[in-house]
Amino acid sequence: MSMAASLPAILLVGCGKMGGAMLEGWLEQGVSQAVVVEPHAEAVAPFAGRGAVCASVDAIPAGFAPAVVVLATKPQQAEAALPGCARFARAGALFVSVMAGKTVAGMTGLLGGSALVVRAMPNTPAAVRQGFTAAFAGPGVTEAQRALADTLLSAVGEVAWLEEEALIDPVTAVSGGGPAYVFLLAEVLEKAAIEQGLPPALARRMARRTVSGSGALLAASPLDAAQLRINVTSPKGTTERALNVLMAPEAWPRLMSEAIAAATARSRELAG
Ligand SMILES: NC(=O)C1=CN([C@@H]2O[C@H](COP(=O)(O)OP(=O)(O)OC[C@H]3O[C@@H](n4cnc5c(N)ncnc54)[C@H](O)[C@@H]3O)[C@@H](O)[C@H]2O)C=CC1
Ligand SMILES: O=C(O)[C@@H]1CCC=N1
Repeated sequence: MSMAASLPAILLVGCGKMGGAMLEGWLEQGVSQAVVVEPHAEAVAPFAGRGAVCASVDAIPAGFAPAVVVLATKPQQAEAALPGCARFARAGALFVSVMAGKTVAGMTGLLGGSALVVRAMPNTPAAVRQGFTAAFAGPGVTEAQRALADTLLSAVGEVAWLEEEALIDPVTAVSGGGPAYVFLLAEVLEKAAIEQGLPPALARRMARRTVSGSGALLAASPLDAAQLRINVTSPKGTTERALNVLMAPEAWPRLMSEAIAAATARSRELAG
């Protein structure tokens, strides 16, 4: 039997880049009941005919009783989106928020004061069930509800549980935004390849496959990333010359530290 049977009935509020990525993963798992609230028709176009879509919370069929409500609007849209979901809190649904910067206390307040909330930070590789999510269970969330959230989040990738809510800020910076840094690597590698005379179409293919193939090797190998890097780097060879540039103290090591610190600070700012 597939894991599909164990996925609970889901209400997804906000089906943009992140909500849509998770929904893609859940649909692939054969989730039996998923209702989506999404005001922008364009955002849900890829899901036409694959699940029930409502333009607002008020349009949700009266009989639908979700076990889990996933909150995936922009943090700035939460004040408009959450109060309409309070009735699901009263009916005992568990809330799983993926919004950056929205604290459990803030969300419980917007949901009428007694909602049980798991705060999670996923990433977009969830769309191909290769995501990474770190999650924090707010006060009152039972072991069974935590297991329910774990089932849902595990359906789209790996899950880690945090014992401290504040850790979600650096998690947001590292794994939440991390795919963007990796895609940037593919972009700049492609550009550099073109600069060295490679035809654009070939440069694009090489850059994409080099990044995705390296990711696959990293996923499959028991070796540390550092050892996999050393395995490419012949003494006095070509890679060594490139790494002398990239690994200079003021280059990638410092830039990445600065970038992650900046994103962590922004996550704290969003929490207000
Ligand atoms: N994009 C990413 O890689 C990640 C995003 N997140 C979080 O996920 C959340 C969504 O981000 P994105 O998907 O990137 O943004 P997005 O803008 O693509 O998606 C938000 C969606 O919510 C919809 N929406 C707005 N008001 C609504 C309402 N009242 N009811 C229902 N839906 C409503 C919008 O139409 C939009 O489609 C954010 O809070 C972000 O912090 C978390 C991890 C990674
Ligand atoms: O950029 C953001 O704010 C969200 C959170 C992590 C990824 N995207």
